[in-house]
Amino acid sequence: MVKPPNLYAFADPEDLARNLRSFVLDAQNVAIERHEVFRVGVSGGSLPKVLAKALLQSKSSSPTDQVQFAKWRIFFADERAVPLDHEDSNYKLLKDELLDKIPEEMGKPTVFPIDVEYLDDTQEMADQYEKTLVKEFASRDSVKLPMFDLLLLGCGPDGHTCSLFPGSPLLRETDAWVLPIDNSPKPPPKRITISLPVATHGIKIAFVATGGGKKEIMRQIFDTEEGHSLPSGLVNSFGQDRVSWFTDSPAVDGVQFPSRRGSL
Ligand SMILES: O=C1O[C@H](COP(=O)(O)O)[C@@H](O)[C@H](O)[C@H]1O
Repeated sequence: MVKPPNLYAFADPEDLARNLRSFVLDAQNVAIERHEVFRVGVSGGSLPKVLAKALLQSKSSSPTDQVQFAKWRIFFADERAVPLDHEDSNYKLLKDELLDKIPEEMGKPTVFPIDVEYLDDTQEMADQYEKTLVKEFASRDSVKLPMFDLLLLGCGPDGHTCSLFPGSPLLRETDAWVLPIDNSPKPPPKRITISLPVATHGIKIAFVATGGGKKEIMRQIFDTEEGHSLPSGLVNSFGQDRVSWFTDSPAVDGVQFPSRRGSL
């Protein structure tokens, strides 16, 4: 039976941040209980700012509400082939918005950036990043796909997610875990991205999409047949109820698909 994704819409950024925090910490606590670490795949774009707001907000004393950054292993769902201090780098974005702001007492995550030695060869960069995932998730012979504890994804106004763009032949990839892109329709052109099978294999998959600029694409993804073949719609179709969308009211204005408001 097909189980639909969860669509949550919150009235204000504080409400969204609070609920995203509790969702992320649930995933963290289950993962640490299961295998002592929390393996997360993160995106760039608007996500790191919202994530920082969720994770760095004032702590409670509840043992289940503690961000255990020392046990976090952070990978990139997609990355641009630029130096790590370049304005277009998703690593730099995450560093500026979140990593550099983590207070010492919250611990330090282990972060896996791209190898900038391969900036001119995106195929090699993708292969090297895949090797990083293989090391983390055991050998490719024994693990068909890496299973992130949580994938934190964005959705562009054209429906792209990670660096998987609408109509791209990369959406048909069934074997590779990480793919090169040399002609991204959104600059910069050279990137790497996890493949669709990896993006849909997460134990939990959360999209964050906020603001009125996302309302048309949200309507397409959730309310139209064609929306199902957009990259973000494909994640919905394959991930089913392992997928949760964290949105605000302007982003879902006019969306018919039932959304839950207020709290998880
Ligand atoms: O280019 C990218 O865009 C997407 C979506 O960004 P957003 O600002 O519309 O949320 C992002 O998820 C991806 O990581 C990034 O490389």
